[in-house]
Amino acid sequence: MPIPESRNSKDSPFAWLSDRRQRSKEEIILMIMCALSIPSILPFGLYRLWQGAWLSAVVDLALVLAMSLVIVHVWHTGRYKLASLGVTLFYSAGMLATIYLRGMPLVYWAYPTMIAAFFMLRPRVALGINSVSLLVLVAMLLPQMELLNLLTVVVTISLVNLFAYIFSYRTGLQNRELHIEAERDFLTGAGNRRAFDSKLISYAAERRPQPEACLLLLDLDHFKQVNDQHGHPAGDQVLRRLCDVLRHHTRVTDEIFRYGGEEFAIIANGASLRAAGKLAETLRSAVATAPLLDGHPITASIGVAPMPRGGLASEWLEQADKMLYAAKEGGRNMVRLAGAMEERQ
Ligand SMILES: Nc1nc2c(ncn2[C@@H]2O[C@H](COP(=O)(O)OP(=O)(O)OP(=O)(O)O)[C@@H](O)[C@H]2O)c(=O)[nH]1
Repeated sequence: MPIPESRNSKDSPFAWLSDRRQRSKEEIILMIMCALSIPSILPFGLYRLWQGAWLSAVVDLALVLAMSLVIVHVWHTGRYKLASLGVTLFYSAGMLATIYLRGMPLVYWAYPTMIAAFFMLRPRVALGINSVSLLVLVAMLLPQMELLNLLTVVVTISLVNLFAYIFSYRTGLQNRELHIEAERDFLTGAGNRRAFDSKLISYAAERRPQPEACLLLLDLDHFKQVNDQHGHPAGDQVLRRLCDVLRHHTRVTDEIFRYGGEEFAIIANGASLRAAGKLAETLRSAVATAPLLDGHPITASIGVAPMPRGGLASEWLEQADKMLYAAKEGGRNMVRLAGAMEERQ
C-alpha cells in the first residue's frame, strides 16, 4: 500500500514556508499577516521618528518588533493560537494608542485592524475584541468629535464588523461541511482514504507525546467472489453492513476508515496491543457470524500494529500492512499482531 505523504508541502504555493514539516493554514495566515504588517507600519514609524514624534514612533516600531518576534516564534514552535490572540490584542491596542496620540484622522486604521482580527481568530472572539475596542474608541473620540461624525464612525465600524462576522462565520461553516464531505466515504459513511492519510500525517506531525493507539487493517476475504456470484450491488450492501458491524463493536473514540475497495482501517485510540488484539478478534468473529450476505459466508483477515513510539506514521502503516499480508498468507479469517503476540483461528 502506498504510504501517505504530507499533502501540504508539495502542492501549496506556500510550500517554502513549511520548513520540511506540515504547517497548518492558521500558522501560515498568522505569519503572513504579521509579515504584511511590517512594511505597512514601518514607513510610518520611521517617518514619525524623523519628525521627532517620539511616542508615535515608539508605538509603530514596537508593533513592527512584536510582529517580527511573533513570526520567529511561530516559525520555530508552530504554536499559533495564543500568538494569534496576542497579535490581535497588540494590534488593537496599537491602533487605539495611535488614534489617541495622533487624533481623529488616524481612525481609518480601525477598519483594517478590525477586519484582520477575523482572519486570525474565531468570529466570536474577534467580534468581542473589536466591540471592546470600539467602546474605547468612542470614549476617546467623544470629547474631540462632533456627535454626527462620531455616529458615522460608530455605525460604519459596526457594519464592517457585522459583515466580517457573518462572512467569516459562514465561511467557517462551509469549510467544516466541505471538510466532512471531502473526508467521508460515500458508500459506507466511514472516513475515506484521504481522511485516513490526513490522520496518519497528523499523528506524525504531533509534537506532544501521544497516548497509545493501535492500527487495525481489515480486508474481506475473497470478496471478488461476492461480486462475481451476486453482483456489484450485493457487494456494496456487504460493505455497508460490514461497516455497521465495525461501528457496533468499536468505541466512539475509535476511528473507522475505508481505505480501499474492501479494505478498512481502524485506529483504536488508547488501546494497548493486547486490547487491540482482543478487538481484532472480536471483529473477526463478528464478521464471520454476521449475516452480511444471505447464503454466502464472509470472513475477514486483520493485521494489527501498535503506534511506534517516536517512529513514523508510515512505519505504523507498513507494520500493520505486513501483519494483514501475514494473515492472508496464513489462510485468511485470522488476526495477526505485530510483535510476539499472534492469534490464529
Ligand atoms: N461491490 C463492490 N466491490 C468492490 C468495491 N471496491 C472494490 N470492490 C471489489 O473488491 C474485489 C477485490 O478483489 P481482490 O483484490 O482480488 O481481493 P479478494 O477477492 O477479496 O481476495 P483476498 O483479498 O486476497 O482475500 C474486486 O472484485 C473489486 O471489484 C466497491 O465499492 N463495491
